[in-house]
Amino acid sequence: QTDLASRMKDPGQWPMAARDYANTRYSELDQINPSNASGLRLAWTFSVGVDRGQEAAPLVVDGTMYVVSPYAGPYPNRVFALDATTGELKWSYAPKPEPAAAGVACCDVVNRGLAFDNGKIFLNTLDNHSVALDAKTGKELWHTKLGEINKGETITMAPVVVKGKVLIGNSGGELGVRGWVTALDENTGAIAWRAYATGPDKDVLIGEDFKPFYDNLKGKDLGVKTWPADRWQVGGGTMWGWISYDADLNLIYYGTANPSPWNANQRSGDNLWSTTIFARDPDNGNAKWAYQVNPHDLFDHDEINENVLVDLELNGQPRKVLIHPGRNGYMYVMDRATGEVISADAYEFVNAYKGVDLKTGKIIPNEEKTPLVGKTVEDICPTAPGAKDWQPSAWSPRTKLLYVPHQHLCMNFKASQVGYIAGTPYVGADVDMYAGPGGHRGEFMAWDPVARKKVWEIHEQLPVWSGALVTAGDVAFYGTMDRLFKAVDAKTGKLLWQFRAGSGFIGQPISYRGSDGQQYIAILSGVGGWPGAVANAEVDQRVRNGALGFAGAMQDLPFYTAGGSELLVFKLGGTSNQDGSHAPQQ
Ligand SMILES: O=C(O)c1cc(C(=O)O)c2c(n1)C(=O)C(=O)c1cc(C(=O)O)[nH]c1-2
Ligand SMILES: [Ca+2]
Repeated sequence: QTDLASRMKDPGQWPMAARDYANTRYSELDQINPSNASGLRLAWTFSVGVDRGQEAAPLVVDGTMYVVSPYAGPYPNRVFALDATTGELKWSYAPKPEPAAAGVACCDVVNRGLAFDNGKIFLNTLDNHSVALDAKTGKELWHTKLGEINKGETITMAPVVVKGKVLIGNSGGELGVRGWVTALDENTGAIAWRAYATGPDKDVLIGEDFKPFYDNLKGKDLGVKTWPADRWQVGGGTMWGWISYDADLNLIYYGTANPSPWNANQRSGDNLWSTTIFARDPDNGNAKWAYQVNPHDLFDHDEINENVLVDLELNGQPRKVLIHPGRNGYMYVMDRATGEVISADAYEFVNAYKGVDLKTGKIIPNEEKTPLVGKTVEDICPTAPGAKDWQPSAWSPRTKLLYVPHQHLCMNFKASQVGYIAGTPYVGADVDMYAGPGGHRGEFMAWDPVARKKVWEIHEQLPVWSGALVTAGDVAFYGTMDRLFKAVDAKTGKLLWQFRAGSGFIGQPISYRGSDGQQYIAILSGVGGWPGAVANAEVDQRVRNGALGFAGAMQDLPFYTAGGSELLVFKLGGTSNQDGSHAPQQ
């Protein structure tokens, strides 16, 4: 049992961004419940010193909270260790930056969080370094360079540690970066294996026992032959999302991003293995199975979204499944041992596709919505950021519901021919987005994967771009881009409490137990990321160009992102004094 696994077993801690390997974001703490949640008040706050998109999940390990700032300001990607109960600063660490990285990031200079194992904190920097720190002192133990900024490569995802290996993926699908996932030895930083998404299958590390569940994926060198000559080299399929792990099956799960460029006319074929869910052996990287969600993707439908591992009873049979809320608008329930699609149902308004054929596993395109070069195709739903982007869902084993923050947008899409120049946008599309049917732009919903339907939904005026949290007190938490952090009844969706912050929320809420025995809730506020990039005047023009079309989606709204980034920590009754040692007793 690793250090990390023992911390996962303690309900008072939050030792990885998704809390556990199944990626549930479920806290067993139950002090806060629907009858007392209205009593939540600030316990303490902290500024990471950078007013840009705050997407990081704080970690809480052995009473210490670890947070990381976006890649901007004098100390980009700075790591802070704070007393989780009082907010007192223990140490901070500032990596040596390569400032050019900010210019190539597609979707703001975000970082989704740190990782922990065996007394170490692991940091990914936007400029492609993986760094290990001593969790007690902040001293740097090793660092390894993993990618090239001048090729447009960056890293924004939170690393995940499995069996002593730090797993990391790259970003840059909007710049023609060839996607990979890399495993590093947690003690030395040495590269143990690297699996590319596109290109020769030997590089993809297709194992001896690789069995594509569906016939249409059988064959040799698919990562090459499903592309026009050599285009796989600039073909995207990056991995900037979530990794889950099933210890019994010894498999990790993750999805790859869009093929490059967005203009699908320039890349005939299925473009394997972009937009693909992979199951791999964490020891050597060999693929056990792979399922391409969107063959020959037309709309930038990256499928890096979370794969939540749950055991369900389906038609009287116990099944080990993964639930993947697809960017394409379908909720996939898959057998995680074989890659079989058990069900795939639209959870949003979808007209870009006609459904998923469960016999072949293939999505059915809607010819009427196929983008054309030089001509605008109107009213395509969902949009390029999809029915849901990276913002992670939460699963409650009590309610057996998945709590999903997501978008409700449609778009007009015009494709155009684009040339590849290393380190510059390689997109070839003009996108104009607007509110979906009904006029709202975001939703927070509860989904029942057995009944295959929505149980309740809450409409929000802006896309819901924060992560979700659900607790054993049957309270679900999420934040909105118009600055509200909300607690709702997990069974009914009824609003229990809300807090108006200085900036909006695209961060990930967490819960832990303080040294005073109380349940705490923490989240970073501060809008940026792709949606915020448009509205944030500080953001580089190239980023704005890459942040296609959100200006339309946000038009005429009281949408304001400058300033106000803050780590907010709440508990029942709060703390009248910033020094927790003088906190009033409950
Ligand atoms: O293909 C890629 O490599 C890539 C990377 C990222 C990123 O690293 O933030 C985003 C996207 N794509 C993307 O398509 C997207 O919608 C997106 C939103 C955000 C964000 O932080 O809000 N990042 C990204
Ligand atoms: Ca992308």
